[in-house]
Amino acid sequence: MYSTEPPRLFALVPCAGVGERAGAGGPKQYARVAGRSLVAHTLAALAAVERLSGVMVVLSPGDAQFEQAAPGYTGWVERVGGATRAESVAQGLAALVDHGAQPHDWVLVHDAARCLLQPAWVDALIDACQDDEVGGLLALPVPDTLKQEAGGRVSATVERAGKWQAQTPQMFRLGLLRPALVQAGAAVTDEASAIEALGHAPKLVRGALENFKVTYPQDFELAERLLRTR
Ligand SMILES: Nc1ccn([C@@H]2O[C@H](COP(=O)(O)OP(=O)(O)OP(=O)(O)O)[C@@H](O)[C@H]2O)c(=O)n1
Ligand SMILES: C[C@](O)(CO)[C@H](O)COP(=O)(O)O
Repeated sequence: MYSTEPPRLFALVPCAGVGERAGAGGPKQYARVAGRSLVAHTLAALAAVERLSGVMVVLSPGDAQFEQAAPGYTGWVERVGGATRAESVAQGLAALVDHGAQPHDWVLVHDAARCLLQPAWVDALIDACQDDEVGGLLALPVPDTLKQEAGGRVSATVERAGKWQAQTPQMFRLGLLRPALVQAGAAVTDEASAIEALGHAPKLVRGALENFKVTYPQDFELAERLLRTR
């Protein structure tokens, strides 16, 4: 189905969010923790993954902060971000094609806001997925009892067995992910969902608790403490 040329691996970093829940007074990916911006930490981790052939960052069209926030970054930058994460990723994939990426190449999509990424976790994902038909994602089994909420109260206890929290990177072939995202639409919250909607079963690769997404105000302090003690 795919070319016999060895596939390359590209990282795609959606970095076009507004960070509403973080309340940082601007896009959270440019907030500083442990001496540099979130996105600079993220890109440093990806730069240390030797098997990546390239890294592309997707920014909002009007972004004027990235270059200052990520000094020294020499990868691709595309100001093609959309209104949702899925749109930003879809636009980034189109830009990757313009840069010569082929359908059989792998794309590892990683949130700019998951700034605690470690190269070893990316390598583990690549090792687990590079010979797989579908691809997969870092994720963690849910360790706590799960509650369904209604109006600030528990309306049900949800079965947690077999449930995992999706993280990033999420690694799929460009030729599978691109049409999957087109079909899934702008509201899909991760790449795996789009792949699942086509009837595939992405591989779950155990991630790390530390690989959390900075989302709420208190997450910055936790990220700061963890990064400073590495
Ligand atoms: N339109 C969007 C929305 C999100 N992202 C990126 O996707 C990642 C995960 O998104 P999320 O944590 O939801 O970030 P925000 O959309 O910035 O946050 P919020 O939903 O609180 O506004 C982030 O690196 C963010 O910059 C993006 O590239 N384009
Ligand atoms: C892709 C993701 O980080 C996996 O957990 C998550 O789905 C992003 O969700 P958000 O709605 O952009 O916060």
